[in-house]
Order: sequence, then structure tokens, then C-alpha cells
Amino acid sequence: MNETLRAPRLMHAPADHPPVPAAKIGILIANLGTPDGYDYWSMRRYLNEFLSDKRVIDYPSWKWQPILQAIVLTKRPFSSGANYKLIWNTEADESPLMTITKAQVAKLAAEVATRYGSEVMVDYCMRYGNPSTKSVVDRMVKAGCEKILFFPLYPQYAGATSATANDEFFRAMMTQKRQPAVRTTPEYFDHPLYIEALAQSVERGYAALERKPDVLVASYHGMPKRYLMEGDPYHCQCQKTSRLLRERLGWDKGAIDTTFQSVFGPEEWLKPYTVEHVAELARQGKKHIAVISPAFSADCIETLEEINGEIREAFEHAGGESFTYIPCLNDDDAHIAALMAVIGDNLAGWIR
Ligand SMILES: C=CC1=C(C)c2cc3[nH]c(cc4nc(cc5[nH]c(cc1n2)c(C)c5CCC(=O)O)C(CCC(=O)O)=C4C)c(C)c3C=C
Ligand SMILES: [Fe+2]
Ligand SMILES: [Fe+2]
Repeated sequence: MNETLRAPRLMHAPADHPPVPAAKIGILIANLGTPDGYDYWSMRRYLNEFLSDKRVIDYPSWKWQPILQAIVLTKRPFSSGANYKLIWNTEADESPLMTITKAQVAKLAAEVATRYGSEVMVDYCMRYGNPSTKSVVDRMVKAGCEKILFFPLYPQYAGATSATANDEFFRAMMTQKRQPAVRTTPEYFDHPLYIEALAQSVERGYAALERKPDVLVASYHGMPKRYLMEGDPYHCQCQKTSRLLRERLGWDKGAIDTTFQSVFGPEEWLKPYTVEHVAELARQGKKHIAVISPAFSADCIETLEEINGEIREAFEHAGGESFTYIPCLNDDDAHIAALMAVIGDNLAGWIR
């Protein structure tokens, strides 16, 4: 057993003493969350929780809630549900984000067991929907985790993703009688192994093509431009990821275009918008493109349906000829190696 994990235990506890589990370290992987089904009520429950989060939509409740409840949640569960149906993993009856998260966590758990032994456990939770952050924190504490490393799988920090995941984690801590020591991992948008994993995925994608694309579009999830102006570093971190990827690939300036997708509501979002940009590329004669989405650690509705469906159609409609979607890093070994490096860095001092 690792020395740093050895904690004083009650060897001869009296009969009426509650059980004392062996001390553990927990690594809690978090992702955004996904609906339990694509039917109206599952979609409504999920979207209601998501779109009521002030880190995501920061309008005052008195203004936003009537619009959300009376307009958005009467229509969007149908349109989004229809999109989820297109990509649903029918075998497991779950969304791809869930299937891929489970695969990532299984590989990480195996790596962690090899590297650190059975005193370090790995589990996952979602910010919205199931399994809830609180339910998994409760389980980890019950299992004896006296230290928890919380790891939201967003390479680029955003208030709407990393911060709200952390908020939910801290809320779960507020109800613990025996509160563990906790750490949250910082963003890893410039981690050399993350950039390496992205580069390898591009090289793999390009090796399978007969003709090299005219441009690689790096499409990131968008957010209102106002959030950038108010200090959210997400936009800058996305730009830096694209630059580091281009440098690692040894490509000239201009070989990767950085764009933003998934505009929601009437405000201006980060530009250029992917859907408009790819159509413009086709009109300019760049008729062969590839698209990668570095902000998503797992393929999901935004990549499988929006990028590889709607955005592909916009490109083809504008005269584009070949559109190659490069999948997210998912459970690629190079991705797991990058995540393990982030975990290792952030366990420093807790374990050798
Ligand atoms: C409305 C505001 C939204 C902001 C701001 C936002 C930021 C943001 N989101 C991700 C990652 C994901 N978003 C996903 C789905 C999704 N996102 C929004 C809205 C905002 N996201 C909605 C309404 C939805 C649901 C789908 C829909 O109805 O269109 C997902 C996929 C979940 C899945 O089940 O597959 C991810 C992942 C990032 C990285 C981000 C950063 C700024
Ligand atoms: Fe989103
Ligand atoms: Fe910026």
C-alpha cells in the first residue's frame, strides 16, 4: 500500500461504532450530461436543468424563466429530441456521450489501478441529469474517499462548463458530514499530450483520405460574445489550442480556421459561426474540408448531429464536395494518456 494513503484506522472499534472504511483517494470525472431518453419529458427535464443554470444563461430569473418555461421548453424538447433520436445508441439505450464517457472511465480506471493500486478509485458524474454529481460524491465518501480530485473533462475553461461543474461539486460537499479534502483540475487546453492526441487524430483522419483537404476547420462550441468581454477566457484558450495544434502538425498560418458553433438565442455569439464559415469556404472554392472539434472530449449531439449533419449539409449546399469529420478524442489511447498526465499532475503530494 502506498505510504501516503495509510491513515490511522480504528482496529478494534466498539460494536456500536459505525463502520470505518479504508482510506481512499477518489478521482471523479465529470461531463456535461445528457438526457435519459429522447422523448418529450426526458428532453424537457434535461433542458430545464441545463438552461436554468445561470452559468449557462445569465439573464435574471424573472426575465428568463417565463421565456424558458412558456416558449423554449414547449418547442425545443421536440426538435432536440428528434436530433438525439438520429444519433441514439439504441443497443445500450443511451446517448453517445454516455456510452463514450463510460468507455473513457473504464480505461482510466484500468490505468489508475495499474499505476496507483486499488486505493485510488475512479468514477464519473454529470453536471445535468444522471448520474448526478451529488449521488456519486455521496458514494465516494461512503466508500472511504478522504481525498477527491474532481476532473471536468473540458480542455478549455468556460464558466458555462468547468465552473458550473465545480459549483455542483462544491454544493455536494456542503452536505458531507465527513468532508474530504478536495481539488479541482485546471483546464488543459495547452497540455502537450492533449495537443499530441489531437494531432494524431488529424494525421489518422488525413491518412485515410485520397486528397488532402484545403483547410482544417477547428469548430468549438460557442458562447455569447458578452461572456468573453466579461472575462471568460474560453475564446482565447480555443485560439491557443488551434495554434498549438497547427504548430505540432508543422502547418503554415492559415491552415486551420477556428470557428464557433451552436448559437442559441438572439445575442451575438463568438464568431465566425461554423455553419456560415464552411458555406463561405465552399463559395470561395475551398471545396474539400475537414472539421475537428477540440472542445468536446467525447462525441455528442453537437458533433454527431450538428457538425456531421447540419454543418456538413450547409457546406454541401454551398457547393462543397468533400467534408471529412474527424471524431473527438473519445477513448483513444493518446487521449487517455493525456488525461492520465493531467490526473498525475494534480495528484502531486497526495500520492507518489
Ligand atoms: C444556451 C447556452 C449554451 C452555452 C453557453 C453552452 C456552452 C457550452 N456547451 C458545451 C458542451 C456541450 N453542450 C451540449 C449540448 C447543448 N448545449 C446547449 C447550450 C449551451 N451550451 C444546449 C441547449 C444543448 C443541448 C442540445 C440541444 O438542445 O441543442 C453538449 C452535448 C450533450 C449531449 O447530450 O450530447 C455538450 C458536450 C461547451 C464545451 C460549452 C462551452 C462554451
Ligand atoms: Fe452546450
Ligand atoms: Fe480571445
